[in-house]
Amino acid sequence: MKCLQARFAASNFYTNVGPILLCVNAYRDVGNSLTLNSTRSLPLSPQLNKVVQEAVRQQSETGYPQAIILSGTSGSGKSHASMLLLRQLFAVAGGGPETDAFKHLAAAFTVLRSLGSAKTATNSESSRIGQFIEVQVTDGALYRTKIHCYFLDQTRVIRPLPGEKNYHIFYQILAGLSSEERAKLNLEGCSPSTLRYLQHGDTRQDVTEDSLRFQAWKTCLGVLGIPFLDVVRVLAAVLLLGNVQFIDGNGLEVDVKGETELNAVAGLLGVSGAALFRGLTTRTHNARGQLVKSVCDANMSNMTRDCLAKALYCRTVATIVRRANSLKRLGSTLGTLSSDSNESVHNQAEIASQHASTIGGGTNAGSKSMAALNNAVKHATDGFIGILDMFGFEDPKPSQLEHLCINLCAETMQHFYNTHIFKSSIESCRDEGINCEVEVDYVDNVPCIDLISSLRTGLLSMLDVECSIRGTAESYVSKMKIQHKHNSRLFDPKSLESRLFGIQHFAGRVIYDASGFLDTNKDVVPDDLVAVFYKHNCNFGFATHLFGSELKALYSIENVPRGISFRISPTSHTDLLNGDEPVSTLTQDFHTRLDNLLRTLVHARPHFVRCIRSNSQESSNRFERTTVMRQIRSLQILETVNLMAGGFPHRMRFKAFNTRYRLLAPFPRLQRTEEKLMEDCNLILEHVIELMSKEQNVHVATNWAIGKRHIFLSENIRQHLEKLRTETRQKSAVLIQATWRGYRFRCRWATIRREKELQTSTINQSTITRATNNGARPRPQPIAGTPPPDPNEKCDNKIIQQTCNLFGLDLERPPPVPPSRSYTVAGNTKLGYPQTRIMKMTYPEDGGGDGAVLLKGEPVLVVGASPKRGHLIVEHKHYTLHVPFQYLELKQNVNI
Ligand SMILES: Nc1ncnc2c1ncn2[C@@H]1O[C@H](COP(=O)(O)OP(=O)(O)OP(=O)(O)O)[C@@H](O)[C@H]1O
Repeated sequence: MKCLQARFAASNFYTNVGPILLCVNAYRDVGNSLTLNSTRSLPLSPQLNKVVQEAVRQQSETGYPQAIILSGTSGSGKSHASMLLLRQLFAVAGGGPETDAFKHLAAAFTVLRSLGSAKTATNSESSRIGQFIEVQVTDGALYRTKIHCYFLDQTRVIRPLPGEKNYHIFYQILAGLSSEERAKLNLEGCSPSTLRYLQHGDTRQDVTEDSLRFQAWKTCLGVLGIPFLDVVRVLAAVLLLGNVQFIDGNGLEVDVKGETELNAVAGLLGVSGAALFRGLTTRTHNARGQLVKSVCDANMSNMTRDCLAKALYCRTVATIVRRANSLKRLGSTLGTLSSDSNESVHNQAEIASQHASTIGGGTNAGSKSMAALNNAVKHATDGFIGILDMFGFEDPKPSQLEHLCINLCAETMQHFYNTHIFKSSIESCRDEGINCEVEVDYVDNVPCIDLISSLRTGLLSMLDVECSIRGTAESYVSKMKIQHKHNSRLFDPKSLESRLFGIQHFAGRVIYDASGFLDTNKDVVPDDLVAVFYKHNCNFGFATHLFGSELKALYSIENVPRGISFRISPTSHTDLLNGDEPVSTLTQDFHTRLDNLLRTLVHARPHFVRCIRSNSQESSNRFERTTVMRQIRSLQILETVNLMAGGFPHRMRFKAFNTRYRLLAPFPRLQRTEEKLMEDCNLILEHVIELMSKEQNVHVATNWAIGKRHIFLSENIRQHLEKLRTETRQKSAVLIQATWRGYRFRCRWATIRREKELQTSTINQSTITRATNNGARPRPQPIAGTPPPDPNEKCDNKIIQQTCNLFGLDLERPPPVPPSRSYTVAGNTKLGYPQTRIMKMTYPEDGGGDGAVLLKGEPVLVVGASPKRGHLIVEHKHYTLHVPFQYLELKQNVNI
């Protein structure tokens, strides 16, 4: 804590605990819109840069997927850091911010940020959408990107909690549309305060900012190729639905307050007012095969209205995400922006997924199908670098079902960290008989995860049961209290309100109000309402598209509507259980998706970034000790420091250790055989320690231990090993380059002399040019230091292997190398052969013995592509040469 505070005062907001990075949010630029574009002007810290460099390095060295996992409470700066990391990832592997891929991704984030952020009690820019950004990198270059979104906060689209500004997009629409556009959408006269969904007022300054953000949002929709008007019509309908209210009338039917708005909503959604009214206020029931229609009361109709608003909102978000993921990148050589199907890895996994309350935890799935599933996930995610920015721990009052899911997600991420950092290192030390001086006493949060999500008795499973028997919030809470009466993680808030219960989470105690749990969990919309959007009744294609798979399932049989319900949120399946209930609930879906995410993560090498908010008021540069202390405790930072300082947090197989560090030992003393691996490891370490003791006079003898299968390293020795390795490699590289360049230069000496002679003939010309250039000398040519490729080499074996892995091809029979093209492409034009080109450099550089030499600056005739990769055929003075294309420059209007 003292260390963090001192660093904070010195404007050092990033601190490393071994390989784990702590970021303290200093709120230096509150109001930052947290989009990928907005980070372009921000400086990137060297520490964040190192995380990216390390992930890219490990990915390219091992081919193993990497995951940068951001965690911390709400408002700690996860989304901010994730955008900076992503920008840096593009700079390292993706060609930088001027590429099409970056622009598309930046547009997607601008659109999603507007749709998915809201002001909560703890964060004015809280992300209500969890994100896992998957960037596939092949050979150190970005190949494709994909955003996986986790959206579960539908309830608050229509019902903000006290102190919340609802989803920012609604404000932006109202502030950004011109009055003409508003009139067209029937939003004229609406202001945030007149719309029920936007009760929590804003200030004038917000309005200006909202309007600017709206323009950015609109432009970015265009970049993604999403029709602006389609989306805005749906969102305007959601807004207007907020002013529609059903009240019990005198007759059979309910009365409507805000009929004009209801008709406007119908108009925007392309259906008739009467059809929408009927869809919202009538229900079809199936009474033993007999279809009966009934009129809903006001309460039920209002609930259906809310369901419609939620369904429209989250289905629009899902459509935009799908669209952003299926964009092709035009005119770029780097590949496509996830050009394949919309089915994500997570969806593939969903098919067979079962609940697993903890990582690798017991599921009862057949081990064979599990292995197949894990393999499928592994292959599909090979080689990615992922950035995970999920929901942070929250404690709003009152806390609802969505917050229980959000906190389950935070618990799961905490458990992932515990398992990876503490549990696995302590257990492997024990298994391999290593005695560690430091006891790391971390808090395991498995009991809390089990309480919420264990298969039969977990709170979520009990909620599903309660939903299926049509129970009540009171009966649910009383059953859970009986079932878990000895569980110290569940506590009774001792309130008169029987629908409250409390959970002791890793980051604090939260009291939940179960009043809306059952309805939120069922998450259903009746078929009477869905049928309204069938293409024969609805002339707005986008609205029909939002309910596309439900309508297809509904109209595959006659008798529509027939008293069934569908899920409000888009799911990967529209199947129905018992003929009329969706097969899953909101929490089941979320839990399954979380499990699948974990399965992806356990195959990846994690890099942890732990975010900490510096104060609870979002004030700039204020370090609040109690707020920071609470987070240090819950994130178990002290335990991490202990482990890094005195334990063995790193372990490596003997072979891997040898391969990586054998360059540090005296070469002749290494045995270099499989049987003597352990001896070699010892030798390397002893030699390194000897070096270190000589250099720095430090005692590091206890910093490593040899186990049965692994070598265990402290953080201290790992850092030293890495430092020495980098230094040795650098020195060796310089030596190799110097020797090679010397040799090449000596070989080229004869040619250089001839070049000089050629230059003498144009010496007068150059003197004139130099004079007009104010004496500036021409730039010296770089020395070509790379040896020419082996003439027999057709295609690099590594490339063949990677291509086969990527596309699942048979390595025994790799695809044929594509034939050379009969043309070249310059700008956007195809140029056929023969072509005239100018020699950029002399070829061959060493003079070529007795054969032909093409001198720098000479025009030559290129007659076609050479069968030798990367070469062109040049005919020059009766000679035919195969010249690497980089020696030749394309010039138009040159005569030989
Ligand atoms: N390093 C930073 N420097 C300056 N401002 C920051 C930094 N990190 C975050 N902020 C600001 O703090 C606010 C909260 O950050 P952010 O939304 O990233 O938190 P979060 O952890 O993602 O929260 P949630 O889980 O609620 O989405 C933002 O307005 C952001 O601009």
